[in-house]
Amino acid sequence: MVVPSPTPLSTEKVRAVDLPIIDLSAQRSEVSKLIVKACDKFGFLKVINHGVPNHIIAKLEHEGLSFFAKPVPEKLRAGPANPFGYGCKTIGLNGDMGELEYLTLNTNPLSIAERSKTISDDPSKFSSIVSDYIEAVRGLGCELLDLMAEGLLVTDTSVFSRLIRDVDGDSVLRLNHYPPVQVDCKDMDTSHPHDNRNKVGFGEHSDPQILTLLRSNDVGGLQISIEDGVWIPVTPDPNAFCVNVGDMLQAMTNGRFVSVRHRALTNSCKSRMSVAFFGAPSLQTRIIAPPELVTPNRLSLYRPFTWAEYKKASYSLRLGDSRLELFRKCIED
Ligand SMILES: C=C1C[C@]23C[C@@]1(O)CC[C@H]2[C@@]12CC[C@H](O)[C@@](C)(C(=O)O1)[C@H]2[C@@H]3C(=O)O
Ligand SMILES: O=C(O)CCC(=O)C(=O)O
Ligand SMILES: [Fe+2]
Repeated sequence: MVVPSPTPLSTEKVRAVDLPIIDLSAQRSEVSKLIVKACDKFGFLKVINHGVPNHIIAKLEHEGLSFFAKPVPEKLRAGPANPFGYGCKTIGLNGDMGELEYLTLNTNPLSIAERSKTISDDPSKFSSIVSDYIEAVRGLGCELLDLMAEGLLVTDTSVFSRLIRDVDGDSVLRLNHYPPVQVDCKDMDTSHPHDNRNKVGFGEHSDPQILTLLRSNDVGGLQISIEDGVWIPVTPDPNAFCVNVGDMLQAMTNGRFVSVRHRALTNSCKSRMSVAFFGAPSLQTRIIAPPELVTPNRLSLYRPFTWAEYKKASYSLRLGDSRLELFRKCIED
């Protein structure tokens, strides 16, 4: 069944909240405490002075914009997204739709080299720009995961980062392009002070992986939800990376960090492009919380499972489904 892209409900609340912005050049022990605090409270943070070189970001953005500016038949050569490649409006394999087009890439170098042939007229240049970006952002992701482990007082401080550093890792890079969408006046609720005059570009979901690092141009659209029906807009900041906890990190922290639900709205006059790196482990990795995070006061919440099992479950479900619930232990266990 194909579900039309929804317009945000007028009953939804939008709340302005100062989301944490963490300066990674500050003192390490302070930074790790702030990161843990942000993950405890929001499952989301922004980082600045992150060390990913601007030229690496700029080159990838240029490639992304050039690709999305191509005529449709050329873009379709890089599709369909099953799940990797170019996709337009359909999200996943189970009927979800959104007001966007995207390019999803597996981060394996061979896979990138192969895909690049259908994406760019200069595949080796495209491939090298994408690989440089992935290496830099993966490095930032590992650093953040080490800081989380330190802040959580886990003895093995590489317990999370080693999962996304693994050469056989299953990380994904995704470029999302949200063209401007004019909203019909009849859809608007002008009586509401925070009426969302925008359409849903990418519907509400949590990210299945360990950690997501996302950047966008200076057009807003990303919103997070830490309370049902209340949306917190994330102010765009091209100098920052938005970082969110994924389902696997929720499981590995035994539910202490929550994989935050989020969505992206379109803008009625400006086009938005976001680039997301989803750090994931290798398929056979078993997802188990380190011993420090399982205590008599916080019993083990999830049964052991592999990333392959979780990924299979994710792809069989709808975008907005709460998949991690399927892996919760029964009370009697
Ligand atoms: C509907 C779906 C799209 C998605 C796979 C899924 O079945 C459920 C999770 C979705 C998601 C969200 C985060 C990332 O954008 C993504 C690439 C991922 O790994 O999980 C997408 C999947 C997708 O678009 O293929
Ligand atoms: O474009 C955005 O800001 C969010 C995209 C997103 O959530 C995703 O690609 O999973
Ligand atoms: Fe997401």
